[in-house]
Amino acid sequence: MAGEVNVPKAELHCHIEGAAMPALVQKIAKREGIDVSAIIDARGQYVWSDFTTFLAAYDLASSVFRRPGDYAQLSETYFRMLAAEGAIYGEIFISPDHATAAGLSYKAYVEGLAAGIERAKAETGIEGRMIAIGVRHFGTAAVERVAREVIANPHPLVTGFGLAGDEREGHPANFAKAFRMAGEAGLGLTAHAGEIGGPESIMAALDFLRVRRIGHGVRAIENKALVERLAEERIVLEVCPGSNVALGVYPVLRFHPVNLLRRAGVRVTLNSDDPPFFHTTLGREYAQVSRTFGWTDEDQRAVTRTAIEAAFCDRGTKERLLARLDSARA
Ligand SMILES: Nc1ncnc2[nH]cnc12
Ligand SMILES: [Zn+2]
Repeated sequence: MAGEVNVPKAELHCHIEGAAMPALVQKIAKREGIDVSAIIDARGQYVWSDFTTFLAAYDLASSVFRRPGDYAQLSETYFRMLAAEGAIYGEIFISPDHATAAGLSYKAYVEGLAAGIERAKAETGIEGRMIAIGVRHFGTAAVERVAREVIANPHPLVTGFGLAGDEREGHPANFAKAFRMAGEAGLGLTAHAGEIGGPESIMAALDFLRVRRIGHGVRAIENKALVERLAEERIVLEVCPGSNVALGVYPVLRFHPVNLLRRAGVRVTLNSDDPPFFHTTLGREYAQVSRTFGWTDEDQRAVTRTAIEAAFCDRGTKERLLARLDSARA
């Protein structure tokens, strides 16, 4: 049956602060004396109404995490939950700007998150990596600052660099230098594009940032030549269908282009983005997409294989993950 726990899964696109359950945010906010009633309602659910208010809610939720132990709890909880849904690998986006704003150093932030990832791995076997993101609407200087910080403080679990935030602000050319520095330092590169912006935003990310992975990228479907380019260049899309529907990019899942992109030969992966904000989980993404488009367990395994092949981790880890994927079929 579609969406079974026993189909091994892998995730490339989840913002760790965006994975915080509202109850955890409320608990830590209380300790810190921060009012989060504007973003969490009486039923304990996040409230927002569009992309702008979603980003503001995500910013406020992120701001409550102030101690390395908070971040360790956050990542451990998330990776344990992923593993319980059958995931064998996960990459989380981490946001050094949000940690700095909350008064934490980059090193303490990363060490906290890494401790949680290691604890979840020891309990469940799940592998985790981190991708440090610059926030597009914080501007060029802020994004370059993140790149420099990551390069100056290497950590074995921080293996990628990315760009998130408001796609309507700042042409990718503004971030070319940050991506060049990160790429030269050996980090894997990915950028959000084609989520809110159209095909031209994806083309600019490919041309100026030299990424081989795109966060979302689904609006490529509006340009046939771009779809062909993505397929030909073997670009991997970190597709987050539930997020796109929640944010109104598509009205319902059956109008989402993930199946058309896949049939056109584009390499797609499935991801949860900011799960509790969008009432989703990685398992739900696999299950709902499979049910809607008739994907078999084999189709789902192929998606997991794509994610592992495109993962920002070393060859040995990939081989072990692929062996786990294959052995789970037996
Ligand atoms: N879906 C999303 N798009 C852009 N930036 C984000 N930051 C957190 N979630 C995001
Ligand atoms: Zn995202």
